[in-house]
Amino acid sequence: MSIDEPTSQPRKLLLVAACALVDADGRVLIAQRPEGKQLAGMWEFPGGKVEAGETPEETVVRELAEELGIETKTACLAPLTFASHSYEGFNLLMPLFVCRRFWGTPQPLEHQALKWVRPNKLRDYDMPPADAPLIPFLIDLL
Ligand SMILES: Nc1nc2c([nH]c(=O)n2[C@H]2C[C@H](O)[C@@H](COP(=O)(O)OP(=O)(O)OP(=O)(O)O)O2)c(=O)[nH]1
Repeated sequence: MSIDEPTSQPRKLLLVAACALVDADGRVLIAQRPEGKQLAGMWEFPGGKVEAGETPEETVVRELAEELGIETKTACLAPLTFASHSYEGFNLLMPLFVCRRFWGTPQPLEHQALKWVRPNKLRDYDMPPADAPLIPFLIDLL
């Protein structure tokens, strides 16, 4: 095998934009993925796939409205870090934004449950493997 030869089939790159909503106490919102979906029952940061023509910030604003029923603006999103993880069948690239300014009370419109969690407690929750490297950035920030 030459050094240039790929070791596996090329996989699709999936761009997902996610957001750590932060409350006045410095807690972060996590949401439990619905039954029947990939990674069901795991706790994730709200967000979703970036659709054609959208910026990642626009995706977050749209997903927060759809998933949680809250309103925010792209100017209220600050980039924090990103996840890059190989799942079976695709590579996930997921920018993580932080949002402290939003209108409304988050409701679990598409998730099983929501929880406000201190960043140093996030490791107590079963999160997708891509998310583990994000936690230290939230601990440092908050
Ligand atoms: N929103 C979000 N997705 C995450 C996180 N960590 C992580 O690995 N993912 C993965 C799970 C999914 O493969 C993908 C998010 O896609 P999605 O939520 O829009 O789509 P889905 O799997 O619910 O499926 P679909 O029905 O919308 O197609 O990113 C996270 O913290 N937040």
